[in-house]
Amino acid sequence: MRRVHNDKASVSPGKVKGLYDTQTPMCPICHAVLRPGELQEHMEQEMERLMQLHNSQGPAQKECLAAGPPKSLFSMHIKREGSSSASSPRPADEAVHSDRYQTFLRVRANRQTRLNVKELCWCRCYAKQKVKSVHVWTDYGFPHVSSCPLSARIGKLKRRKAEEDQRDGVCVVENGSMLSAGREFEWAEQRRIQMVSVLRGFRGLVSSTLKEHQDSDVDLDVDGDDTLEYGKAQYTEADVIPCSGNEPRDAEERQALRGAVLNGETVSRLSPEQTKSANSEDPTTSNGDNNTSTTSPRTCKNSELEVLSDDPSLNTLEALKTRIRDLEKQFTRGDRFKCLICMDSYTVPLTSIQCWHVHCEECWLRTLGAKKLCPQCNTITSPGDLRRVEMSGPRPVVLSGPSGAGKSTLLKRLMKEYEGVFGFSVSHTTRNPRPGEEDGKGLNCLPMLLGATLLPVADILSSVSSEDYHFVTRESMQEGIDKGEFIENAEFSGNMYGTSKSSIEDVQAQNLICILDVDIQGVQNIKKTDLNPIYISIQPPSMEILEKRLRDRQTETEDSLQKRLEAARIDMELSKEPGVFDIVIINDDLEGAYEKLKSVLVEEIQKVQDAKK
Ligand SMILES: Nc1ncnc2c1ncn2[C@@H]1O[C@H](COP(=O)(O)OP(=O)(O)OP(=O)(O)O)[C@@H](O)[C@H]1O
Ligand SMILES: Nc1nc2c(ncn2[C@@H]2O[C@H](COP(=O)(O)O)[C@@H](O)[C@H]2O)c(=O)[nH]1
Repeated sequence: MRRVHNDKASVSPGKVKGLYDTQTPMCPICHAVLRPGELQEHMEQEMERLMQLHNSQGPAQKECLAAGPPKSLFSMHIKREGSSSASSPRPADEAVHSDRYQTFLRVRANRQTRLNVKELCWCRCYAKQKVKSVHVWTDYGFPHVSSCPLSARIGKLKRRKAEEDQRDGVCVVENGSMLSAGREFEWAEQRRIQMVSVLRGFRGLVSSTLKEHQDSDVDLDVDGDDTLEYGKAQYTEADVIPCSGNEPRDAEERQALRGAVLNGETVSRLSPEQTKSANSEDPTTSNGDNNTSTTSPRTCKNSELEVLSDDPSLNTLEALKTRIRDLEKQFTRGDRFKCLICMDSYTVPLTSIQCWHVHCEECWLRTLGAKKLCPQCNTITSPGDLRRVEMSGPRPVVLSGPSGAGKSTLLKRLMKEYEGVFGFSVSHTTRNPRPGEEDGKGLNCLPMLLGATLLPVADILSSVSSEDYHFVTRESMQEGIDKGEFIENAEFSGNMYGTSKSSIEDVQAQNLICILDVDIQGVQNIKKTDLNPIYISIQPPSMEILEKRLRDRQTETEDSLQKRLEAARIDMELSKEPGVFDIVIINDDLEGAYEKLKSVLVEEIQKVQDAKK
């Protein structure tokens, strides 16, 4: 054994990197630089030394070693190096094995360099505490690892047998070169084990999906089939928004904005569109690109998701549940979270099962179009890792159908029966107000009206029209559209109509079911957004009955009536297309139509009512 470098204490990470750079085969245990033919023999000696140490260890450590040497990078290496323990490799084999070993070293060194990490928790978040000495861990694993809820999933080591012996503690080979820490725990109804191996010379933790004992029943799920734990993948490469590469960029402003948000300020000087596109080309970290951040570097330990994990007994699921409850409370209070990437409110928040950071759908998909990394922590992320986050607020409802089909008639009944459950998204229109219609007054004002008057409810209901709008001029409406303030807009019967983002947010901030009354163009446009509503079409029994109802309502001129009937024909055709609506209700008998409408909404109604308890 020729030890060129054996002064372990003096091996700095920089030096180790230097050694890798030269591609010299090196023992990962003692860092001796070896000639290719020496590897097998050297490794056997290391093994022997390990076993000797085992005999001089206490019972806990012995148990760890009893099932044979852990199959760490180290043991994998041994397996590769020697085809048989009895005979030495032939010279030709030696060259091959040496090549493989060098490849292994290169890959490992590259990985380490890529991650730019000295202390890397196996959950891939940066351990907060700098590791001074490996000996401080002999008590119970690593402080960060044991308290980090994210670490619960990353190892992906699943035990099949519940009766598998508990190895709740640390297996340490002092004096020797390798430490491993194992802790078994229950998570998501699965028994799991955390394992971390430490190779001296790295002065830190090496993230390793460590396959445990050779003959144990442990499955190593390296391919990351997360279906069992997190359900089927919801996104694929096809969903990724390709990076256009020529959008305006302003890294400094972006960084400053992110910094502001991270520090609790929510002011955005860019429009959502600007920020979305500005961020899309550079999905580097919001926690700073490690070196460039003006804010203190964020780790997953001090990110929002981690705050809950002070109590190590909280498992990941509980921590996440608590987090969601907190978010819901804040959501109900009205102070909604902003997506760190676009600085806009979340509509469809997605989380990655790799790092659990949450961004809106578009931001994730844009980011992954540029780099397959989480924009917040740089964890490698593929579209298949993304999952929708149910904020468990009620889903909005889009009510559509020809003018005169009976949408507002049904809505009024619904809001009367379920007071405080629904909120109407007040649209903008350029049409003139009808008699009795007031500007900006929607049905969501009903509770205020009830509180402020002694009139019977029925009288108030008849005085409140669900069709009240923000009545605006074409110019101001167009200006709002140009600024990106509308989620959808359409031209109907010679007038502009549109749903502003804030009209939906106002209702959702109160945790009410947001109702949107839009024409078929509105439906088509909303389908392009990430609002994810329930789509309901109210249809008249026939064109003749529709015409009669519209005439009887006495709100239209002959000209506008004809326009509406023309639009109704198109609407009735399109509503028959499969997949456009979740349900089509024929409003023949009002009672029957109302019961159907209620039955579709019962789940969402329940959500709101439960939240009020
Ligand atoms: N099932 C029904 N049977 C008879 N008349 C009905 C029925 N449903 C609604 N109506 C009447 O039809 C007319 C149109 O209804 P409503 O105003 O609710 O339609 P709408 O779909 O909201 O129209 P718009 O889109 O133009 O606002 C009203 O006068 C209403 O009283
Ligand atoms: N696309 C949108 N359509 C809307 C919106 N608000 C109402 N409407 C639809 O317009 C017609 C006519 O309404 P009316 O009040 O003039 O009778 C009707 O079909 C509504 O559903 C909107 O914001 N966007």
